[in-house]
Amino acid sequence: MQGDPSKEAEPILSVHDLQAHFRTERHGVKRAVKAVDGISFVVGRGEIYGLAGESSSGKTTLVKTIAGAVRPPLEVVGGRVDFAFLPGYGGLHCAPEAEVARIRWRHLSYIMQGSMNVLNPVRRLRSAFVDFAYPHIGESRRQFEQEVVAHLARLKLDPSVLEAYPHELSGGMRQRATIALATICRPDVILADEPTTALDVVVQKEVLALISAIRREIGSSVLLVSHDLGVHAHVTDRLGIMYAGRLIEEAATLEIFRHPLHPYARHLISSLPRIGDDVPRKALDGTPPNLADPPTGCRFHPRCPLAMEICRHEVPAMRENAPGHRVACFAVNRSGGA
Ligand SMILES: Nc1ncnc2c1ncn2[C@@H]1O[C@H](COP(=O)(O)OP(=O)(O)OP(=O)(O)O)[C@@H](O)[C@H]1O
Repeated sequence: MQGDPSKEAEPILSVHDLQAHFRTERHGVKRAVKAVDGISFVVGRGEIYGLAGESSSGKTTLVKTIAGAVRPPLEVVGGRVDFAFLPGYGGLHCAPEAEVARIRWRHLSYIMQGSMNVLNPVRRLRSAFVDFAYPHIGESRRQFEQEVVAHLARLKLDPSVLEAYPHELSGGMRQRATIALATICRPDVILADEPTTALDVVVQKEVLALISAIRREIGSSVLLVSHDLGVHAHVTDRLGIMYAGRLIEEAATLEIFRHPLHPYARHLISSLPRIGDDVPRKALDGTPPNLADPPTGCRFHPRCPLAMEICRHEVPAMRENAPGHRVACFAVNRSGGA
């Protein structure tokens, strides 16, 4: 590895106290959906960091904000996002357009939910590669074409896919093509939002193996969003669990599977099906909160078996309970995580 070792140890992405709300108005009544509310974490170089949490916990909004895809009614109301390759702006949403164009695909790529969102349905795949990647590669068109074909082969795609329209490919092939597009410029960071959700189990495994291989080969860091803990168990190094717009626990993925601390994380892990174990799983009481009017204090307190008086009034901070294991829970942090 080349370069300044202190720089290599710096995180590639740091998110600090990020708050992104949807501000809406209906019949003259204004409301703010607090989809991302005070989230802080870092992603190291070459690391695959997972984000888990149930539907509507704010995962997609967090990734969109990090990607700079902030359009009304979404607004960043506080905090910052720092990339090692984009110092000083506090996030892509604050950077000038020229900087954003310089960074997209080359330093940062974003695999959105549903591969059709990136691929233009009325243009052949070749156009997508030329439009997105060619300006960054800085080679002759012929060399560029050769590089694209070699990269497709790495992802087990035949060069003929370049002549195809997106709807002519299977879901798995489309997702591979999207990953090829997102990785051809060897970006420092890949944001992947539910990259396997619409795929069958076999293709899902292939796509996850691909993401691991890409990380190994080109050294990219990956922020991978999935509601499916099985996906995280397969590929992520560290895992952050979100609940109602906040990060409530973070640790090495294996550590969370073995020793979940937050009552919500414990519930998620204990609900996972295990072969041969037919003990009925207990559902969590209550429903996820309305993020336009979330509970005061800890947002999980109305459903929490350990809730205490303080949980109703004060927001628990993320604290390191054991080395590398952070959790936001008064009950757990007071008892030392037992
Ligand atoms: N355009 C919008 N206007 C208002 N509220 C929105 C909008 N988009 C999302 N939300 C709300 O923001 C909250 C977080 O949604 P988000 O899609 O980020 O969650 P998620 O964890 O990614 O869920 P899923 O896994 O279902 O995509 C939800 O309460 C959702 O209803």
